[in-house]
Amino acid sequence: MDAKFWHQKWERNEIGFHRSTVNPLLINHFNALNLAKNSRIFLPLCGKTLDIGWFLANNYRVVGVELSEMAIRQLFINLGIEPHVTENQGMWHYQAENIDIFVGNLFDLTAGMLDSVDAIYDRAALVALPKAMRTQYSAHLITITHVAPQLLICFEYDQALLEGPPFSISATEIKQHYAANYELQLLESVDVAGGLKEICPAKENVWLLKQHRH
Ligand SMILES: C[S@@+](CC[C@H](N)C(=O)[O-])C[C@H]1O[C@@H](n2cnc3c(N)ncnc32)[C@H](O)[C@@H]1O
Repeated sequence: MDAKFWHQKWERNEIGFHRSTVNPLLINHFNALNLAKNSRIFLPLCGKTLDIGWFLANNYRVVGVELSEMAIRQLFINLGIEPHVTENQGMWHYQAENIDIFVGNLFDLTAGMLDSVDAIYDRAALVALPKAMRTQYSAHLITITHVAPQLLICFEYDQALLEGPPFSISATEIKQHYAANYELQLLESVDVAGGLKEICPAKENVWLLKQHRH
């Protein structure tokens, strides 16, 4: 899944991952992070998700990163916000009140560019990446956010039945990526109605990742 793959998806409007409503799992479980209003939430691989509008409407600040500039233009149109666009270390930085979106590769985003975040919301980010990249992704996320707590939503299904993305992520794999830095709690596991891509029985798992107490 290189950059070209995702740019083509956006250009061809093959964006089955994009939900037409705010994710109910976000609404039901975001409180588990126990964050104060005005907290800054990082959405890696954010696309044009409506969840961003939900965060803003609920008085949180948002920072995202996304490869596709087409997606981010659509995001701001949908939000009805006119962004101020600048260049920052080779990435376009779309900015408005309470929102910063970097257009570029997550792996080029530094802790300095990201600035401080209070939590990570990973919906369809970890699952979007092939196995080798997921190890790199989780390590990079930990580094640039200084182990910010996470709400992580993952699919789990028989990978032999369907090619990713989205990929299946087992509890064992989540532990491999995150157990050294976080306490992991499975908040909910729900059946994907009608199956994943309408063919494959799958679960959608909601994980809470909190820093170990020292
Ligand atoms: C499966 S979609 C999920 C989008 C969004 N989180 C949502 O829930 O609708 C994955 C997104 O990640 C973007 N993407 C993939 N690899 C990326 C990378 N290395 N850096 C930044 N964005 C990336 C793709 O363009 C795509 O929009």
